[in-house]
Amino acid sequence: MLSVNEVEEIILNLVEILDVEKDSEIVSLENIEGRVLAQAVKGKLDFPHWDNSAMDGYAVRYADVKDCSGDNPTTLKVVTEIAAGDRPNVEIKSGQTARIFTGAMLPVGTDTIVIQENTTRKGDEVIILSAPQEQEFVRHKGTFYQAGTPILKAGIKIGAPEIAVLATAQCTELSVYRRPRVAILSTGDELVTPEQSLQPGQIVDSNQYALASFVAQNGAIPVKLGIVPDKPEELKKAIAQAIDSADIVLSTGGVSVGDYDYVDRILAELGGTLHIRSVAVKPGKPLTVATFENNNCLYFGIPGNPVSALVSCWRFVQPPLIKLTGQNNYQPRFITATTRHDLKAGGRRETYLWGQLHLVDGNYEFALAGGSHSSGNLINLAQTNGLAIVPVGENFIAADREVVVMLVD
Ligand SMILES: Nc1nc2c(c(=O)[nH]1)N[C@H]1C(S)=C(S)[C@@H](COP(=O)(O)OP(=O)(O)OC[C@H]3O[C@@H](n4cnc5c(N)ncnc54)[C@H](O)[C@@H]3O)O[C@H]1N2
Ligand code: MOO
Repeated sequence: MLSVNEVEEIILNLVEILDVEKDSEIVSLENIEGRVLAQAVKGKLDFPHWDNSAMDGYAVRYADVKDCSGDNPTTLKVVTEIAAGDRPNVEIKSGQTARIFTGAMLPVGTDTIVIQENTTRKGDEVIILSAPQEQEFVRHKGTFYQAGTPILKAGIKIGAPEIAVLATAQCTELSVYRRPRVAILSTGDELVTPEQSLQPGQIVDSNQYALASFVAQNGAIPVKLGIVPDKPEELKKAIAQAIDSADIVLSTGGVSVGDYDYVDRILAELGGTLHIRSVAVKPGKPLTVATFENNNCLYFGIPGNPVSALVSCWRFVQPPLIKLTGQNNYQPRFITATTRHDLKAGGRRETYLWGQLHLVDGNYEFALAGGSHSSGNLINLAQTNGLAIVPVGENFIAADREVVVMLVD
């Protein structure tokens, strides 16, 4: 059986880097949240756009105030007042100053700001009580970036700080990668939707909903194809349709060795190349990954057990999915934490145990979710933000020892 790392590498190599021309579209600044830039963005103007004050105070000529102190104050005449948004129209001469506010343009003649806390105002005069540094509290034109320089790289996901940068640079139309379409189907005669009344023996299809949420959270478009019964012809039709309509297909169930586990056989009949059939991992051992000669679809046959399904998605689907959104950073993230509880494993498969990471005095601690760690027990998967990993060959990590934890968003 292939190891987790071997499988991860095989899958990532199956995803081609996106083509900027073919795989991009233009969106407005209003609609760019969560999208991935296809092209680097350059600033059109210097930023700041002009020299401005970083503080409320007085704009002065440094030479006028450089020697002043509490014992040797300097008095300047306040000849104008400049608020943010004003365009100053006087030149400040020696012995003069301008009252100025944060963000306002510096008037000609001045080079330094004295904050108002270091002054005393008397009518149209101000007494400077201590010498500032030369050019103190001046934000010079173009110091943050100059016109023409790249301000955001291609391949980054856009969130609040990037939107602030784009808005400031007045970039209102942007080239982003198209969002991959991910078809999701649940296989199994036993499945019913959450709305249907449950008959003895039936199981509620939770995977469809969990996987759709997982896909959307990762910046792709979930296409829910519903429940497909374990009838080879119906399944084949549904899988063929899914492959034709999506960049990635996620089906759950039917990939183990049971009499009704048809997925692998159908994929082969549809001309698929099966790159992976199972992984030495727990949960999530049965995993099928296939590609097709005639289209670019990547197929994941994921185990039906609800915990196995989500853990398989976090570990094996998330990196290629993020890569397919065009992001540069698609590798999973691991940290080392101290486990608060004993961690037990079988030793033959790399074992993922779910729980929560807590930051305590600057160190991460991993708290194992309480209750059964069965791949059918969804309940204690809620609020998981980390998966502790017990490597192959180990079957116990004692409380208070270090453990590698994969971060789950
Ligand atoms: N003899 C063996 N039996 C099993 C093996 C094995 O190696 N030898 N592997 C086990 C492991 S590990 C897993 S994981 C499961 C995976 O099986 P399948 O992917 O074929 O899934 P199903 O048999 O269809 O279902 C398993 C379980 O999950 C429930 N399920 C299925 N789909 C959903 C859904 N959409 N929402 C909620 N729950 C779902 C299903 O009802 C079953 O209870 O196989 C083991 N067996
Ligand atoms: O691999 Mo299965 O997911 O252990 O139950």
